[in-house]
Amino acid sequence: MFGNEKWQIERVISEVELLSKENIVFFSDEIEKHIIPYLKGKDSKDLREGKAVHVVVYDEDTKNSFNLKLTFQQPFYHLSDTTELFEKMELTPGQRIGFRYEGWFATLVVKVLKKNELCSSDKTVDTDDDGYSIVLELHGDDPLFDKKKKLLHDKGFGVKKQIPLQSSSSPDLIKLYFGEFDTQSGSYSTRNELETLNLLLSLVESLPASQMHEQLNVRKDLQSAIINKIHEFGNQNKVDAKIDRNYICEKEKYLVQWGERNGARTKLEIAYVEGAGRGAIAVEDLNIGDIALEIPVSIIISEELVYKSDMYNILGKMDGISSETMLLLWSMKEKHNCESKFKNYFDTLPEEFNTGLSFGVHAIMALEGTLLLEEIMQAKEHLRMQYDELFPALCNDYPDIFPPEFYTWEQFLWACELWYSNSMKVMLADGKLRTCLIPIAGFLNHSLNPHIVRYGKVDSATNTLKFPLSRSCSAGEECCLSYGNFSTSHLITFYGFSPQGENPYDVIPIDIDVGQFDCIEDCSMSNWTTHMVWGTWLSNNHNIFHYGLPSPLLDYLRRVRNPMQQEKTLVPANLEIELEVLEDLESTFSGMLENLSDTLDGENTRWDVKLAVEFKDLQRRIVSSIITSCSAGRKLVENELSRFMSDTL
Ligand SMILES: C[S@@+](CC[C@H](N)C(=O)[O-])C[C@H]1O[C@@H](n2cnc3c(N)ncnc32)[C@H](O)[C@@H]1O
Repeated sequence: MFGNEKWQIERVISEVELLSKENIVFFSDEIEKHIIPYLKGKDSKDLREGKAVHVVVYDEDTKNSFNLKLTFQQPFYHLSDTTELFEKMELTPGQRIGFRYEGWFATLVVKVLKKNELCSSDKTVDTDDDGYSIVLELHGDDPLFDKKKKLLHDKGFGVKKQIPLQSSSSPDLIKLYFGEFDTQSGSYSTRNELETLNLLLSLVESLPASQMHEQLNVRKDLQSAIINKIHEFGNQNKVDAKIDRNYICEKEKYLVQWGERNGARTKLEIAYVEGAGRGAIAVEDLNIGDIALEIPVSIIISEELVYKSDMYNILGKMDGISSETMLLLWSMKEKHNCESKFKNYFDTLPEEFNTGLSFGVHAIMALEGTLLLEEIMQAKEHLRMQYDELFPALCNDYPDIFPPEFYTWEQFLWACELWYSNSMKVMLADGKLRTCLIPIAGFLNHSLNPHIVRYGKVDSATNTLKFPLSRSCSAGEECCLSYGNFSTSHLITFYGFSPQGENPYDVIPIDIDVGQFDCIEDCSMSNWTTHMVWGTWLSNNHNIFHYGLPSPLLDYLRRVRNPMQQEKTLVPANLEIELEVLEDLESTFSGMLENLSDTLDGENTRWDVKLAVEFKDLQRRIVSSIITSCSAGRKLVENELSRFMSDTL
């Protein structure tokens, strides 16, 4: 029954894998009897710190004992205290535990590798056995397998990493697997954490009932541990929105009533939120899993509407026109149609969207020296080209279908802003992903600490799109979505706002021209390479060789100077290289800071100038933090060097 073959669980159940009842070993009495009591008796600090836990598992059939070592790392990366979860998860050999890092997904497999190393002792702890390993594996079913494989390869990893467990020197698994990414980001995305915890919660809830587990309340305890963690997260990152009750949302109310007549259900009311326009406020306390909003497919604006319209006879015959562009053109005309089914929806849309695409000349000038300037100019140029390809030709050829007064450049830009800032990607019943406008849901604002993260797939049983809560929302609180993992520059360009709080997606890209260094002749590197740097306050390692800066960048610059350098040891030759690298980075970023000069127009209160100034301040803050870290790093290195000198004297 506890045969070791059964320990090798190969079947992939889901992203985060808890073994199901079919993989019976997970629930085996033997594991309950031998591992869990041991783990429960363990000092929680030991587990948290990622030390290996050595247990002996006894097999009643063969009367043999297996030495087993488990290394407790933080599989839900960045969660500060997973011990509680772990104790209740009953880790078993063969169990896979998924963990996420910024959209990455890896699986940690607890595996017994040497079955022949049986020992007859009945002791419960063995610290000397080296026969077991933990295997980290990128799963073959992963839709992004090839991309992740390449990325791993670039970082010097394979898709599978077997890590022998050795007592005191057991390696830090997370660092081994994600070392390159881990170094700088002490910060994390609340959205990703929330999504992972919710995924875990749904998996725990879907575990088949087991009498033994019910008795032990294991499932219940695990559920409440996860829920507590979710609450903790929500509270840590809370940003209170101010709601202006004086603003009467009449049209919005009509839209909600129209939606409800058509089958929509909502636990949200629309109100004016300071700094964010309209927003959706919870009318009652909402808990994790509650559906805040449910929209029937019949009131979703999707490409089907174009196919039914007279425009399709013309647009359908055009080469290379996307369904998104057709829908955009459809919406430009439909908003003027008094008989439109969606009149209530169009009535609630603002006259101006105020995204980066509408920045005026002062705001553009204020962005000088930033990449946002380029992003906005490029996006606008692209739209202008698209417009010129379609108009005035369509209006000239088919004035009845495309009345020229509806298809001016200004109206085209308005529609682009509408679609960029209000559309959502939805998987409809046919399984295809479509860009849609969703009445009522379009009032949900974005947050870096959102309540709703899992949405976008039509429930085929009800033919509705549901917005369930991933963390609770109290009555009267604004209920927010995550629009996605976007940088502030993207949010300004396409949505017209800069989010409150620390956005972990804000990076400064730097292009390095290897040619500027004295690279040795056979240097195999290409001439240009791009790296991303975060604000160094997000990093938790400011020690020598790290400095709060990204390791891939530092390693690259080291390799350019000395392709043979392998070890980061405190020897003068390495320290000299460290100094050079830091000096170069400091001078690169100091140049960048000079270009990000103070914005002249302090008096200007136009929305776009304010946003541009805010963005530039953010850029300056990031660049300054990098310069400060380089300079602090240089001091660290110089101290080491002078210690070396005085030792050798
Ligand atoms: C889908 S709509 C949300 C409803 C919108 N507030 C309204 O009044 O129509 C997206 C727009 O809302 C605003 N918005 C969303 N989240 C925001 C936030 N966190 N801060 C400020 N504005 C936000 C931006 O103008 C964005 O383009």
